[in-house]
Amino acid sequence: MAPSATLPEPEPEYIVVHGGKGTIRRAILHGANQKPTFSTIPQVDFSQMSSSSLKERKAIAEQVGSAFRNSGFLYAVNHGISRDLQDRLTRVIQEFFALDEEEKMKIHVNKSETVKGYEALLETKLDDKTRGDYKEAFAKGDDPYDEEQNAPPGLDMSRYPKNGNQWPASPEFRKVFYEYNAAVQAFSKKLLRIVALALDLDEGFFDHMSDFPMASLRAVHYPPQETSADVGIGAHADFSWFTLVNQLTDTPGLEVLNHNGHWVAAPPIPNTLVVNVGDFLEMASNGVFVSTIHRVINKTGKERLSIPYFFSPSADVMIETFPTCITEEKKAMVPIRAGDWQRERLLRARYKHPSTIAARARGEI
Ligand SMILES: O=C(O)CCC(=O)C(=O)O
Ligand SMILES: [Fe+2]
Repeated sequence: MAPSATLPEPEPEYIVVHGGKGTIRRAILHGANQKPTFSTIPQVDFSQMSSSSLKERKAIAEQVGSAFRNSGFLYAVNHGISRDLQDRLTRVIQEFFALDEEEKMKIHVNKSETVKGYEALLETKLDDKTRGDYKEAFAKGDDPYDEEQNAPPGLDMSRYPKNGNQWPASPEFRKVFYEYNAAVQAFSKKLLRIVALALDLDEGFFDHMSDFPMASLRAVHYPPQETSADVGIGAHADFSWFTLVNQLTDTPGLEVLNHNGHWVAAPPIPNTLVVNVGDFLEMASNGVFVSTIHRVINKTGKERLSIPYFFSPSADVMIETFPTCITEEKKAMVPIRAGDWQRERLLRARYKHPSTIAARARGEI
């Protein structure tokens, strides 16, 4: 026997992800072992998403359904958000991250019960093997105490903490952030109608579920990595119906995990939004739509800026399996209250936040 035959087999390689769905081990497959899976992210044109023709809306739904079943990701082309607004947004975000750390820390997320405001470099850690996520961020939530929010009349304000959103001093920043928030929210509500068609549901199925959505808009700055072991944001899946990521600079870094355990690049394409399925859609569709694992690694030596918008149901909505996704083999899930599930996930990802420590002491998480 040749000596090499007695050498131990190389260990199989796995990608291990600690997401909210528990620990996922994905084997990295090569050669003939590979399964059919995606290697690119498709582009879908949304210019006719509000067309008066059901046929045209259904044609878009078909492409969305195919992308959401296959990779859970797509690029939205012709989303209708103006170039001018995106440019102004990029400028105010660049100005914000250029402020002194001391100034940014005045609105640190630890001062907000809902974890909104500024989060510094390495504060979150989505991948245990890393020293933390090499990014800084500013997040706003849907907060009825902000007058720009236009909270629906009759909303029970007492259920929302008063120390939610926090804003930097620049009035321009807040104005532009809200203007963009309104634009992505409007697109998201229309996209939900397309998603309903893609799942063979009534087109208005989701309408009442997003009266006051638990959405969060988060500007993120990924400086060039310091070491090859760093990640911008560790591998994870999103807790949302879906997420719209606007890659504001031409710096690549977003990667999506396919079924063979290979990372597929989702580089910036000017004037598009990356749309990805989140856990609420995956759960309620019984896995028909996939909430795919992704990460950001900035190996370019350049600054990277992006702004994900996480669009979720209203807090009181009960998440149940969509009627069109229940089969003999795949039964209906036990319903969960969207707000409880989302809050638990948010806090678990921030082990040092005072709200996490308090929730743990109460035995809630
Ligand atoms: O920055 C990006 O491109 C994506 C960020 C992301 O996946 C997240 O914040 O959940
Ligand atoms: Fe994400």
